[in-house]
Amino acid sequence: MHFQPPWGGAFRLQTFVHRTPEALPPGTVEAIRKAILGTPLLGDSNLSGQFSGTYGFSITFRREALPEVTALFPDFKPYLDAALLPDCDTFLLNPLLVREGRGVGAHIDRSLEFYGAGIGCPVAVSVLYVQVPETLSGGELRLYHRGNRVAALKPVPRSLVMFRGDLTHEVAPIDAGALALTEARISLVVEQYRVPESLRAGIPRFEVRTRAGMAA
Ligand SMILES: O=C(O)CCC(=O)C(=O)O
Ligand SMILES: [Fe+2]
Repeated sequence: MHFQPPWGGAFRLQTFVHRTPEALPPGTVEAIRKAILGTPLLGDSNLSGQFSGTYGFSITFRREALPEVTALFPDFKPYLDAALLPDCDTFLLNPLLVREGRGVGAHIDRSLEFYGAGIGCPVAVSVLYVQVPETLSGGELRLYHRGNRVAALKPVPRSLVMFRGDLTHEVAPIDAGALALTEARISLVVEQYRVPESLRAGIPRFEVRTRAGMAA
């Protein structure tokens, strides 16, 4: 499956978000879930303060390093094949695990600013919902444009959401239904960037980062 975002290269259309239900087969998503829960890279989130109390790790990679990513996580390949936009050259992949009592505060994804100011926000952000407990209450993804809420999406297992990278967004706190880490709301997020040549030097080809530091 190749997904073209409906807003194309320039942000002409007022389309903020696109959702594909059942984007990947159940077995594929189950394999992704097991890979995330099984990796020793999983730990307290290394992302910004809004992510405190959540779990994950991140992989920064340039498109040329995609084989390294899929060598480390072969189960992620069908997702990356489906989600990566042909126009983008640099990506930040992060599993996100959120448990009861937690959410993610309002933010714009700018994770590549870690490597240098001026890189700014991604073109688009893709989110695959890998695990959503049936009893989950809360945890919706809310998107804002210029202070106005433009979408509030309940996480649906196996759905793929793609939204414009300049949108502020938050994950509403989970009120009930994800006590253990193995029962968490799990999403696999890819920030997709087009980085100008002049800013590329500081960005690694491939780098795994955890809260503890650089892992590869
Ligand atoms: O899981 C979601 O719905 C969105 C996660 C998110 O905003 C992020 O990882 O930056
Ligand atoms: Fe985000």
